[in-house]
Amino acid sequence: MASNGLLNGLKLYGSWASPYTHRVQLALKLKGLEFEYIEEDLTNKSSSLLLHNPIYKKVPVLLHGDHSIVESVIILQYIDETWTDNSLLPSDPYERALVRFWCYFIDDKLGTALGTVFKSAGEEQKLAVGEVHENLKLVEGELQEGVFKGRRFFGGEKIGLLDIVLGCGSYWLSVFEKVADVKLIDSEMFPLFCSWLKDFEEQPEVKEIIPAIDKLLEYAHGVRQLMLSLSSAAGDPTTTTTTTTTTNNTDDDQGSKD
Ligand SMILES: N[C@@H](CCC(=O)N[C@@H](CS)C(=O)NCC(=O)O)C(=O)O
Repeated sequence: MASNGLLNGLKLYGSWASPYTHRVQLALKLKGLEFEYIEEDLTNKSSSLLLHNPIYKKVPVLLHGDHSIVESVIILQYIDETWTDNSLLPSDPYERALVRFWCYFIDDKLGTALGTVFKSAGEEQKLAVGEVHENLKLVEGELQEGVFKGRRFFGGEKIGLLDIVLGCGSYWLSVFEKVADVKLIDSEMFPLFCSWLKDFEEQPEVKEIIPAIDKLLEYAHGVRQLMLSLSSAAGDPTTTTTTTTTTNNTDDDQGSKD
């Protein structure tokens, strides 16, 4: 996307590996909106980020003229309501409600369980893997039986808001599988979800936004090692016992990649 914020007065504060940032980048791209992108160092947040998102202090933040808008799903809705061409939300109020419900579910349930898989080991991780499966089963059920049944995307023939929210994050499933040495997705378990994800990832606008998997793997590997060593230093017995195993597994993965 062009780095010229003049046209729409749009600036986006983001982080290159952040799926929440990718959501906003994708929505802006699908709407054909130009914006200025500002990469944040999340280990040393800028005073501008803290000024514009003083409560959560997170990316993404969208600036539109004098307004700062925070929280990715709220930003997506703001974009859709402000630039109404290529609508991301369905026109039917009930379908809009369903889209909003599943967006909430993705962050509240699926994202939370996935986060636990990433930062834990042993029994806690096993339980979190089970939760990810349960949540993916619900998404699969929705594709099989729900109002979205038979559609190419949740948005119909084109990517909609729910596709953006679920899709910008689902590529982490395969990254976490490698880094945390777990099995999260399987085309036999979740055939409709897997074919939806493949189609989503093949869209040219999506390809331009998702970083290279190798880069994500390297980044996620480093973050996981740091998280495990911090919890082991804090004396978490579950993580301490299993850190060695996990480290060995991921070292093996690294070895096989070389
Ligand atoms: N619910 C937020 C989540 C945003 C979020 O977690 N952003 C992360 C990057 S992926 C962040 O800024 N982390 C910095 C921190 O937690 O200090 C949204 O949807 O925008």
